Amino acid sequence: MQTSELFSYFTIKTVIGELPLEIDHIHVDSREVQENSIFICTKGFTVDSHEFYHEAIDRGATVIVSEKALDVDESKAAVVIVKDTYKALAHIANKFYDYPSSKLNIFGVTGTNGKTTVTTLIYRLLQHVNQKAALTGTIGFEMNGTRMKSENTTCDLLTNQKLLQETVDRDISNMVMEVSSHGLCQGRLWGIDFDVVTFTNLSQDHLDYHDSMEQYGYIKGLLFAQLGQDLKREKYIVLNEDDPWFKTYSFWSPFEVISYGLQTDADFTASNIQYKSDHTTFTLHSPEGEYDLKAPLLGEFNVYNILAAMASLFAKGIHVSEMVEAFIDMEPINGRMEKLKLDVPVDLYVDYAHTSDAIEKSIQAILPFKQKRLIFLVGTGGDRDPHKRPDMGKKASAADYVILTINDPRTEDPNKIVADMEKGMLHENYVTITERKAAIAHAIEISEPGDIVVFAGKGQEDYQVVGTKKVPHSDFDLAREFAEKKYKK
Ligand SMILES: CC(=O)N[C@H]1[C@@H](OP(=O)(O)OP(=O)(O)OC[C@H]2O[C@@H](n3ccc(=O)[nH]c3=O)[C@H](O)[C@@H]2O)O[C@H](CO)[C@@H](O)[C@@H]1O[C@H](C)C(=O)N[C@@H](C)C(=O)N[C@H](CCC(=O)O)C(=O)O
Ligand SMILES: Nc1ncnc2c1ncn2[C@@H]1O[C@H](COP(=O)(O)OP(=O)(O)OP(=O)(O)O)[C@@H](O)[C@H]1O
Repeated sequence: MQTSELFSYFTIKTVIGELPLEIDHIHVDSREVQENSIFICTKGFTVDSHEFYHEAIDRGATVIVSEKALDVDESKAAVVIVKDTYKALAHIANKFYDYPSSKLNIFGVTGTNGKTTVTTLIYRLLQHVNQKAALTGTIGFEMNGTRMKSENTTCDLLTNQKLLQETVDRDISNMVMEVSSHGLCQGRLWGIDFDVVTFTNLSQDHLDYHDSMEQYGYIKGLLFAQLGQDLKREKYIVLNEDDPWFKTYSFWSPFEVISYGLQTDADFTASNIQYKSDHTTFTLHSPEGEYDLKAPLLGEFNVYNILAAMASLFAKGIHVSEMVEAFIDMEPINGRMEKLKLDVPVDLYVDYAHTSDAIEKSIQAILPFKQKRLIFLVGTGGDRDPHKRPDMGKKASAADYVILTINDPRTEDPNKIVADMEKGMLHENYVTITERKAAIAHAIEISEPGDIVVFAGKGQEDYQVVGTKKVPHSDFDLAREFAEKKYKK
């Protein structure tokens, strides 16, 4: 691509030195710069990468995009000064990759809880109807069955554009994206032309980052506003009609709303719900009629997730009957109320609940088939939103016995983290154990045949962040190891 074309959008800019005719790469991280690239300096929360332009040039950057004049040898690199390098990044990246999102069906899913589940369901349902799809989110990036890890739920702007282009290059027509409030707030989705955007729910989380629940809700709503105003396009909004934000979000975009819910007469709803220990059945009511549905997902919250996923695909013309079939052989969602396949006299589940609402929903999912005790192990992360911790303890109190522990201690004092959760406990039947492995061992040790144990907070993750380092850790492996030791002597 002609380098000058990449800058054609900007009316106000200063070019110092001579732009190379062509460039081969774009980078925002000086440590990754390759030969003949543009390096775009941005101000992050931790560093301002205007400090790293020398390193970028040493590695082969031939153009530096900056918000200020830099001391650069013109024979090595040109400098383009713009008012806002992050906006420049959005335009340059979209143009460089030739606006990949306009060539794809893009599904975006946002909300406090349920994003991974709903995006995974959309992805799997698309595959069931033989449509190629890619998926990005907390569990990484998945395409044609290959998975790569990612640092964030919603990747940075440049990575998103690269992933979209790769999706186009591989002749995949659908991209399903988990959209976090941080991603929206930091413009990581700028330039992405969504086709269907879906909202799960909003409850307390991330108040260390957002000033208030109201601000958090408005930030989430940016996704709906991001659908644009071009009414020649077919775009849809899928909303949870039972959530208090339903009306607000409905009004934020001129595109049609497809609703789902259990408490109102939504477009997609369910009745006669039966909750079992490894599946759920219900009668689905949809614009295409009624169907009996059986899915290997547990709890009412997953009925919401199933309705959300089906409504999102219905928006794109996929028939409800085809989707209903797909649930019959579906695998559970990894680490989301996933029952361990283990021949022991206790039922063990690994879940990813790490907000108070998710903890409440996770416990509610177990109650319909609980015969003896529910032992609930729950943790929260260090250096993140301490405001939510007492309410997490409060909601966990609905279990018979609670083990308060830590998901990722990071750099915070472990005793402080569990003490914050302990403040909310409503009964005395609990213990605090800061080391997660010891907490898991304790849960198994005190369990008795017929009990149910839920390990909440880490889901499928295979590490813990201790200090600033990732150390190997798996709730699945530890629960299995301790349970086999105790029950298979
Ligand atoms: C607070 C926050 O959101 N931080 C995000 C932010 O980091 P940052 O601003 O600190 O980045 P920085 O280190 O200052 O770097 C600024 C720029 O300098 C560049 N750099 C840096 C060092 C260097 O030597 N050379 C260089 O060029 C970097 O590549 C970057 O372009 O930009 C990074 C790149 O996009 C993100 O990875 C990072 O997410 C951090 C890891 C994070 O933990 N974020 C959480 C809060 C988050 O975003 N979570 C949501 C999910 C929430 C949920 O629903 O659970 C998510 O979408 O992941
Ligand atoms: N619709 C829902 N309503 C409330 N809680 C839910 C819902 N769906 C899932 N959960 C709970 O939240 C946990 C995380 O689910 P999931 O990973 O799908 O959400 P998420 O929004 O992707 O979370 P994150 O962004 O932190 O990855 C689940 O393990 C479950 O306990």
